[in-house]
Amino acid sequence: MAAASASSTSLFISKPSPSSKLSWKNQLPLPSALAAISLRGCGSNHRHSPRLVVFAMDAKPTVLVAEKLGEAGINLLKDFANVDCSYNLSPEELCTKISLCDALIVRSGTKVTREVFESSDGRLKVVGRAGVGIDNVDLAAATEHGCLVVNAPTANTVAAAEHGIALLTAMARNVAQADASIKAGKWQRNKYVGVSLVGKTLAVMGFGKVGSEVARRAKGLGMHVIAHDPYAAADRARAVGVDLVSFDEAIATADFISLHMPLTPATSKILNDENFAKMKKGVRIVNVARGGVIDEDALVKALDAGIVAQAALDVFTEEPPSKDSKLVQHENVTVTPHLGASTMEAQEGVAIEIAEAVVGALKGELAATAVNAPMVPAEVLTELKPFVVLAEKLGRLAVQLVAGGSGVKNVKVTYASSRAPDDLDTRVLRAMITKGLIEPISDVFVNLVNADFTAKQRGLRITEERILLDGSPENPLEFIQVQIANVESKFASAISESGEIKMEGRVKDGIPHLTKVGSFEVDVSLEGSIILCRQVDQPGLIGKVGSILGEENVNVSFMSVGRVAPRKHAVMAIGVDEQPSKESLKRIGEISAIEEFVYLKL
Ligand SMILES: NC(=O)C1=CN([C@@H]2O[C@H](COP(=O)(O)OP(=O)(O)OC[C@H]3O[C@@H](n4cnc5c(N)ncnc54)[C@H](O)[C@@H]3O)[C@@H](O)[C@H]2O)C=CC1
Ligand SMILES: O=C(O)C(=O)COP(=O)(O)O
Repeated sequence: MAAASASSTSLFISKPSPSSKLSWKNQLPLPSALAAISLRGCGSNHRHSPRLVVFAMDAKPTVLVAEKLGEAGINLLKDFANVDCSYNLSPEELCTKISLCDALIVRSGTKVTREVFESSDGRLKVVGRAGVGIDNVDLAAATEHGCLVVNAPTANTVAAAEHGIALLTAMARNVAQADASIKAGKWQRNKYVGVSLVGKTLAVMGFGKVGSEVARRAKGLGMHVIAHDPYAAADRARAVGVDLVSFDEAIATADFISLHMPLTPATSKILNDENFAKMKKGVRIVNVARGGVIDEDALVKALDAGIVAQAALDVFTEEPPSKDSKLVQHENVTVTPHLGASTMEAQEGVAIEIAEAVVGALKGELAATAVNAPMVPAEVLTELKPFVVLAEKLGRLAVQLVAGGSGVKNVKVTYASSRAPDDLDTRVLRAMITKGLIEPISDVFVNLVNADFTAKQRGLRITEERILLDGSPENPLEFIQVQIANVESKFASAISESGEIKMEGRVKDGIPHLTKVGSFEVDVSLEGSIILCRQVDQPGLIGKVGSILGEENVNVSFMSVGRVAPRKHAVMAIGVDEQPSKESLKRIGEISAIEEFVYLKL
């Protein structure tokens, strides 16, 4: 045993099915919860990822498609679900319909507000955003309601980049204005003299998927391209011949600025009075990202003052913008009605991408594009599967040992492994422990998506510690330990020397086992339920307990005694397949050598 390090990560949990038939209503089935753990960049392969749990369904789920979606996507959805295509719903109509839907698919035109999640009354399990930007979905509300949000982040990248370039070139050569003029019967060759792009500096703000494609195309037009993106890797930019620069340098040196960052609190109105004042006089601006990244009133002022010579905008703070919007009507502004993603090819791709993601999430497959859940590769999840079960059961057992009235606030989880911490992703395990801890003491609906929020809301603090063991890293984990601090236990023997309730488990031949209770070593497979007894170690006791259970046909699956020394105190762990009656439990408690006992449901 060499090193231990503490960390805490965010995670999510799910509620188990009450029976083998998992209901669509009121809870996200375990596989759907696991679907929240996703594979970044696995593309369509995620359809073939191993399924974690196969479950039966009573009825087809219902998917509400609230905005126009490509035919191919609709057909994919129809193979699996009842599909309700209802476009142009008012917010009230959406709220009414949503309580009958398991999934909702939108584009940028529908606001998926907190009211939508509240109105769904727990039925809505997945929101699919058929595109990139999820600024129209209240992610916090989705997470709080345990609703997975998935998007389609790749299929419209090229379309958006091409539209950015279309706006850039059209703006530089006054294409839209000249077109309108000629259609109005004029022939104004001198009025519409443009500017050249070659040799000019383009600042790409946001060097992500769209931004980098715009940069590559602009290089092809002979432009000098710089980019600002606080999170982008400089070598990725250099590979396309682009220098990453600071925000101020980008806006101060650019002849053209093209916006490609998401709308977030940090980017909201990032182009404002103060920043327009730093720009080169005569700068030209393209926005195919989100209207909200520009302070539109400030842009009008900058246009009027000649700081900004022209702007080409595909997106607006309010969509559609009002008819008399000064910005839209400005003669130096070219506008399109949020057409960035609107090519035949992109819409076909987006529809398939989102339909696969939504169906996959509803089925319980791994979601490739989960927005509000942790990302864990499928192979990692497959490997961790028995430990996932162990983790949840340890949490369930530990919390049931807490005496009434002691609030559970601090839980420490220890993972002992020969793998380096970087090689062991414990987020799912922590999620499952959290699930186990919260479920038996709560009636709130928790799943992988909202567990973190739920734990936080309940003031439950979970810290993680890794113990690095010597040995072969083939097995991902040796043991998991769950300790609950500052509580009293209804089974005093579960309290370790250091004063916490302690449960430790291992996976043996793929089956989770409880291997330590407090300071007592036991070995019982975690398959039915468990009776823990502390007794004075003596001959014949195991037989006595066994025969009480046998009399009412309760099958003992496992029995193990952990003792400090022969004929001293011992803890007996008995695995039972059926729930013993109260009468049998009472009789066990009455055996004179038994000092305390507890029945724990798994
Ligand atoms: N007009 C349209 O129809 C379409 C618009 N979009 C929008 O384009 C934007 C970019 O999309 P993608 O490239 O696919 O997303 P992406 O996530 O691949 O790229 C966004 C980039 O912005 C960067 N970023 C974040 N905060 C930043 C900041 N403060 N300053 C500079 N960069 C920052 C990120 O690091 C990331 O590299 C999104 O807002 C998206 O909604 C995307 C597709 C179509
Ligand atoms: O994907 C995006 O972020 C877009 O802005 C595209 O929006 P749309 O799906 O065309 O309403």
